Amino acid sequence: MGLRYGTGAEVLAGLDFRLAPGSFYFLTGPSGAGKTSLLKLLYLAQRPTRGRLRLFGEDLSEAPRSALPEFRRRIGVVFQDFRLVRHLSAFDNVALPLRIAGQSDREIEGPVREMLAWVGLADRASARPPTLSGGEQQRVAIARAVIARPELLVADEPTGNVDAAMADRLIHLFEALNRLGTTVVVATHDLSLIARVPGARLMRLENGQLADPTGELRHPPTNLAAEAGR
Ligand SMILES: Nc1ncnc2c1ncn2[C@@H]1O[C@H](COP(=O)(O)OP(=O)(O)OP(=O)(O)O)[C@@H](O)[C@H]1O
Repeated sequence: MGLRYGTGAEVLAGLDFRLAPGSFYFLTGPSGAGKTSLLKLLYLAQRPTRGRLRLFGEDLSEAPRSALPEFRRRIGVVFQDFRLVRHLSAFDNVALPLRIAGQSDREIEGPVREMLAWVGLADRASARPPTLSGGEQQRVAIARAVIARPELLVADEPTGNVDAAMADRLIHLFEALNRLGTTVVVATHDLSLIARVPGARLMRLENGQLADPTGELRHPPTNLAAEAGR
């Protein structure tokens, strides 16, 4: 599978991998290696320009555009730039996926309050994104991505704007979701984050290719503490 933007060179080339359902992956690699681009393929914002992408058992490489929203609803995304809805409160941003799923205000209230409390924003529920700090916006974005228990969670540097203690809490949230069956893919440069999830698998991108000379990444190493300590 490959991806190019416009007429440029391929930014991702020769990708051939399979995510094991229910697994927890970290995606690492130097800046510009193509991590965000790979995540965009996974959350269906880009189609591969070469090869095939199967998700949820369907070949989505050539699926009509109109078919994609239904699949996107099964994916939680934490964007690098958060993409919160500016005119909605933190509460309403987090509630959005539940509203889209058809839940009533009464059903939504408790879970959204609980989620905001978990990410340390109980007292910021009515604040709008432009009045929140970068770290607070990032936590709203994470709460929104996980609240509806998606089948796939894709997160781009989700702890880039928070301190170590909060990063710990957030990674616990991802692990809890993963235990409920969600496949998790987290792109990060933060090796200490990687070391906190001993059962996670590692994918490393270098120059647009998964660094996979031996095929190891299709069956990635599970001992990340050792990887992170290198
Ligand atoms: N929309 C775009 N149009 C053209 N080129 C792009 C576009 N998005 C990314 N690229 C290029 O693709 C390559 C990979 O970028 P990408 O953002 O996927 O890397 P990354 O590994 O996520 O980097 P970082 O860690 O800095 O976020 C880069 O050379 C970048 O300039």
